[in-house]
Amino acid sequence: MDIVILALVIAVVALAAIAGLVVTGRRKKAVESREPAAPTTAPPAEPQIGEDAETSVEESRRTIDEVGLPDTDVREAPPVVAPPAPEIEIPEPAAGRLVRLRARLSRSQNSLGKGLLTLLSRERLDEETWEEVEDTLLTADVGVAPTQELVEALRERVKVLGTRTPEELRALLRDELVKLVGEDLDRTVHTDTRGTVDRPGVVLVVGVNGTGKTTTTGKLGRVLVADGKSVVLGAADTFRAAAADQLQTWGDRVGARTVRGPEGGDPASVAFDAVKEGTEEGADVVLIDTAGRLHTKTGLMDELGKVKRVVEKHGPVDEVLLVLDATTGQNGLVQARVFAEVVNITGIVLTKLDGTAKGGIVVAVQRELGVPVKLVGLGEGADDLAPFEPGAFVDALIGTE
Ligand SMILES: Nc1nc2c(ncn2[C@@H]2O[C@H](COP(=O)(O)OP(=O)(O)OP(=O)(O)O)[C@@H](O)[C@H]2O)c(=O)[nH]1
Repeated sequence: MDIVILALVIAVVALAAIAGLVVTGRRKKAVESREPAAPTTAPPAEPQIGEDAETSVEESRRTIDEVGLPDTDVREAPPVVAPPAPEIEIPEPAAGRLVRLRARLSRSQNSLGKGLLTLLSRERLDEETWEEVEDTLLTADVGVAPTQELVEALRERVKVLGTRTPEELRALLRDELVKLVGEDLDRTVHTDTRGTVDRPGVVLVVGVNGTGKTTTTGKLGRVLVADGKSVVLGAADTFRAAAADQLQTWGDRVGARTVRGPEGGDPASVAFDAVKEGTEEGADVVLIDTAGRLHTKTGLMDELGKVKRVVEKHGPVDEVLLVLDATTGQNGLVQARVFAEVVNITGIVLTKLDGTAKGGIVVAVQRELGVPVKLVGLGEGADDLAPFEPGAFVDALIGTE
């Protein structure tokens, strides 16, 4: 019996041993089939534990400092340098300029105010003195009718006043001169169309040769930019070769674009394009500079009428500014009359008031046209164009002490 049990145990052990061998063989085969096929050229056998490495681990080691950077062709990209932006000037605001520029005016003008004050301070105000007052006003280009009105008013008030202190006389003269210049006229340069129509405000600048149209257009552009408006300039003076360049230089200084045409081209077409492009780019104001023309040249005056009519295809022109050179005196009135007939002037710019004692032209030209002086030029500097203010103007004439 014992022998039988022993034989059974041996048989079980033998069976278990055979089964174990079969399983191991199968596993080995499965692993071999998953491994990639051996390369045709066998890699050098990895050193096995106990074999000698080719490089001795004992050899001196390099530190990280001694390892140079790989020598490659990839060079460092140069820093990106933005092209210098064109220098855009920030013009000074126009408000109160006449007060700031008063010295320019009084330098040449105070002969009028001082002369009047001296005359009115005389002990006896006889006929001869009043005639001198009249002459002083006429010499300053105030014009005949306004001069007579002013003398009348002064005579009346001086009589009522009786004894006169210099302060009283100054106040009285100031009062009457401001009245004469006109305190209540609308002197706004109308350029604001936003909220009413979907196009820029359009300003046409006209006048005879050399009065300062291009300069005024450039200076006005600066005033508008200073007020935060976007401006497009139209160089419709295609007659004078350098005029478009001159205008563009003004524009470039404040970042305003200039629309130009071919030299000698049709000014009406340039003016039309300027308004068209200004509208397309959503500009606030388009300022159109026109060629200087003698009011006596009918053909040129007709051409100016055409410029305005063509621009009006876009809508009404908001402002037509006549530029008059104050030093030309009474001749300016004749010009004003003819221009007004052709293009319906809405405002006057009196330039070169820094160079003449004939400030009375302000009164005369307003009377002549029934149109207010809106701007005055007081020098060749970029910001020497001032909104006209009657009070500041008269103060400059008569001085403040
Ligand atoms: N002193 C002084 N000079 C001025 C004033 N306004 C303009 N000028 C000068 O007058 C000259 C003529 O000015 P422009 O603007 O070229 O005149 P314009 O009317 O465009 O000339 P044309 O296109 O030939 O008709 C320039 O030398 C200006 O600097 C001013 O208010 N005071």
